[in-house]
Amino acid sequence: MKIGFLGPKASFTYAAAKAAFPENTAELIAFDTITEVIRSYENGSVDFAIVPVENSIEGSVHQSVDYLYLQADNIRTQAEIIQPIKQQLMATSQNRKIEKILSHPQAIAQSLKYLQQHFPEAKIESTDSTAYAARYVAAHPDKNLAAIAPLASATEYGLTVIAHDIQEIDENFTRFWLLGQTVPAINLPIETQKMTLALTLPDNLPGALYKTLQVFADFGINLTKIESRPLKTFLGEYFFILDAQYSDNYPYLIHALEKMGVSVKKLGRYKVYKMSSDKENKMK
Ligand SMILES: O=C(O)C(=O)C[C@]1(C(=O)O)C=C[C@@H](O)C=C1
Repeated sequence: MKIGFLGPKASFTYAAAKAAFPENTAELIAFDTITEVIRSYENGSVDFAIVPVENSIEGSVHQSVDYLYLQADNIRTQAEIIQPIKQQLMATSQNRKIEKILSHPQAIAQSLKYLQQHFPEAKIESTDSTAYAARYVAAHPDKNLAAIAPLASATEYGLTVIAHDIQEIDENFTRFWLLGQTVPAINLPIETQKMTLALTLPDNLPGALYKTLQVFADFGINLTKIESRPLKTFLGEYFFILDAQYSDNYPYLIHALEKMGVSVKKLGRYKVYKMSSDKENKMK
């Protein structure tokens, strides 16, 4: 079984993939960008793909969500994995002068307060993943660089952590979706069961959003998230992503929405699993 993930090894996505598929029979295949991870699944070169979708500090990972709604066809999320996220600042040695800090934009945003306070002069550069940043820093010991990445990246690429847990608040979590055709057996605690829909509302229907949400209320379905994203057509045109608690009324809900002229894309019905933190893992 092949699983595509946002690489390289020791990224947060790698940790989520490992937690879902710890067996040696699972072959984890690294891709450079989130789009490439999803495409690898679309073109059949992997059986499952795992991508980050939302962080509790920084919000949605737009590259994942936009691709799944606007470009992908018929891709379903089969499981969600929630990972506690701790960001570490790492360099080739403890007392290194730091002129530039590299990381994934989500990790930079989660750590921005720390960076502004402690490294106001440093240049900040985005990379495609945290682990890529760590690997790059390790490969350029002659430059005054640091990376923001998971603890596992420091070990993997031989870097020294110079500041621990620099994310804005301690309670920091990222949701990852596992895309696939079948529901895999995952040996992690289950938190809840959810469903995600992406909706485009009919034009010229006054109160369209209100009426759409009324349908959820009528079926007693509890929404857990609603977000609008640009349709990338014209200014002011949006689609909505809605997460809700799973309900057996799901087919009736979709039918009622479609009857109103709402275009519905099903992104998945899935169990939500929770990983334990690095610290909890070490104590086991
Ligand atoms: O760069 C990584 O390590 C990733 O797996 C990506 C990603 C993200 O896109 O949100 C995953 C978790 C963290 O929130 C930061 C970065």
